[in-house]
Amino acid sequence: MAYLEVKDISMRFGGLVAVDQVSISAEKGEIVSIIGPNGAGKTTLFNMLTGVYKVTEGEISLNGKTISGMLPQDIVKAGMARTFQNVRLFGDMRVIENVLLGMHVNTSYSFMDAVLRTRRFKSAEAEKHREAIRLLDSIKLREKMHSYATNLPYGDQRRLEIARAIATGASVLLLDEPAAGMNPQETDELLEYIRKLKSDGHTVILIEHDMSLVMNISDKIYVLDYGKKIAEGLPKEIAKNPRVIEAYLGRRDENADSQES
Ligand SMILES: Nc1ncnc2c1ncn2[C@@H]1O[C@H](COP(=O)(O)OP(=O)(O)OP(=O)(O)O)[C@@H](O)[C@H]1O
Repeated sequence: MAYLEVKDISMRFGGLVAVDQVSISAEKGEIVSIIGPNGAGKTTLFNMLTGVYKVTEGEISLNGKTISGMLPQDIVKAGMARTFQNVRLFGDMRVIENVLLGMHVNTSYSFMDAVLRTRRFKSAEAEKHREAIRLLDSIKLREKMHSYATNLPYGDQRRLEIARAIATGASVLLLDEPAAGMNPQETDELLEYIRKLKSDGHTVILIEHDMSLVMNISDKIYVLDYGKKIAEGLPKEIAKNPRVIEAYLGRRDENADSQES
């Protein structure tokens, strides 16, 4: 059984099957991309993985433990955290506070420790602070740790979002279009950063429209179209898969038609 194993999951919205019996898997330390035209079901799949949508058909397991059916916060505790398509930071909090917030998923002291500010509480908080700084150092945000998140350039905000997901202690990171809105230099830096996550042992599941990023970085790619998995394989296999090419080109023709009319 793979580290992350998703088996035959489906999600319906009324008559629409947004995710149709999809199975995917990822080993520890793998970078796995999920691609497909607009409306293919990628975000719905992420919402099922993270417990935002309750899985009623199929099963998801992480490190041998069934996580489908768990609440989102319990899935984070089990080791899977995400970022969103649109940055969702606490803009009026400082950079380091955003990271510390992620860490509080796994606190080692009790409520009474916190109220009484016991030695255990203080030493746990000091260690968290040091760890947050180490994390910010690794994503080149240490110098900006006291800035308000809202004042960061866009590329920094996206990296901070990833840092907050890592801060939860998650081993699996789900990144929803991390390169969206980034300039080429920021995208290159992101690519290096995701590679570093992999070398640190994280499993990364990526939804991304930037094909050069996907083709460069992925160990394995899954392709969805109309909720169904239509292909899986290595980047070079996916790039020449006729069904994949048709799914993309077909959809592009529709767009061209609607623009013409
Ligand atoms: N909450 C919802 N209620 C009803 N239909 C939904 C809901 N969420 C998604 N859908 C529909 O399910 C299908 C899959 O949508 P989803 O957002 O998962 O696709 P996607 O691959 O992430 O698309 P994009 O690349 O545009 O973000 C679409 O037809 C969408 O309209």
